[in-house]
Amino acid sequence: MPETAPFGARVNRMFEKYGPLCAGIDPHSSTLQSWGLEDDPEGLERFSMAMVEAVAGAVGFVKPQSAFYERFGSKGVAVLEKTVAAAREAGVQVVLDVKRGDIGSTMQAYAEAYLDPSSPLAVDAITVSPFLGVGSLQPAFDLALAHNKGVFVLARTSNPEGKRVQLARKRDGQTVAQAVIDEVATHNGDTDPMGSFGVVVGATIGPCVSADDARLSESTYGITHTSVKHRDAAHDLAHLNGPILVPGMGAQGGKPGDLARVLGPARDQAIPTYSRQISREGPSPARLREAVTRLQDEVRRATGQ
Ligand SMILES: O=c1ccn([C@@H]2O[C@H](COP(=O)(O)O)[C@@H](O)[C@H]2O)c(=O)[nH]1
Repeated sequence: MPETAPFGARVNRMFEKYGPLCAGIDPHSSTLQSWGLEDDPEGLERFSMAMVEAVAGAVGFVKPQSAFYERFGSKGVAVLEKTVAAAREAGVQVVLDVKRGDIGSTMQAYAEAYLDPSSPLAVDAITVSPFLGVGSLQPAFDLALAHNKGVFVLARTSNPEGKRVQLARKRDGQTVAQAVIDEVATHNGDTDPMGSFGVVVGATIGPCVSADDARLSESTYGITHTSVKHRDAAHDLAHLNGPILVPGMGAQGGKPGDLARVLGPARDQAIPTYSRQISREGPSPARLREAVTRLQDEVRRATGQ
């Protein structure tokens, strides 16, 4: 069903209605096993439906990880389609973590697969990789704009290996991550309440603040950014005017308190996402619900939502 409001406006509505928490749906084989399920398409479906049922009404966002479905081929993708449909039916925004990126002509086909409302795998937003250049993602930006969808571009990922490429500096001294953030920001302009184009910034990285923001966050939040390590990692999200998907929470070590440290004043645009920390509470629906309610509370306080 076509969306009538832009994705950025829906994000804002979800922030107001539920808070910023995103529940990741990652059917690892070990998780299925710990839930007493077989590592097969049937186990995948039971896990996914139970997750959607447990979190609907408590979170505004879910983030299925496509890889865990793709490993079962067409049967797994069929389960992903059902999972997406169930979550959207329940009024939850679906951010598909699929990290696509290719030359423009192929990117057009990826965009049609996930952002065209007539596609069986249409979601609310997708993650994309800018390694072929942010400009190569233009077909996704165009289709998202046409159909009120969203796009999250990887900027500073939560894994330790990302730093080498993302913090590499261009000739003008700007980091690759900052260049990605700046280019995405141009697509949002001054859209109110925020644009539909976001970035991915892991909770596990160093502070994400410019010198000005650092001064602001020092005076506002009492955070200091004095070490060389932190200065090296500094980048600026103040002008993004779009949502920030923040993985790396929970199982990878990120904590609600890291949101202000990593995002500075842009923390109120954060969508903190937890996958294993939530699913490890299953299969008990009550424990899953209790976990998302508690995490929602924690990240609400940490982001000021
Ligand atoms: O920088 C990134 C980008 C994406 N991810 C994805 O998020 C989840 C994290 O799962 P946890 O169990 O909460 O660690 C997973 O699907 C990753 O592919 C990320 O971790 N970091």
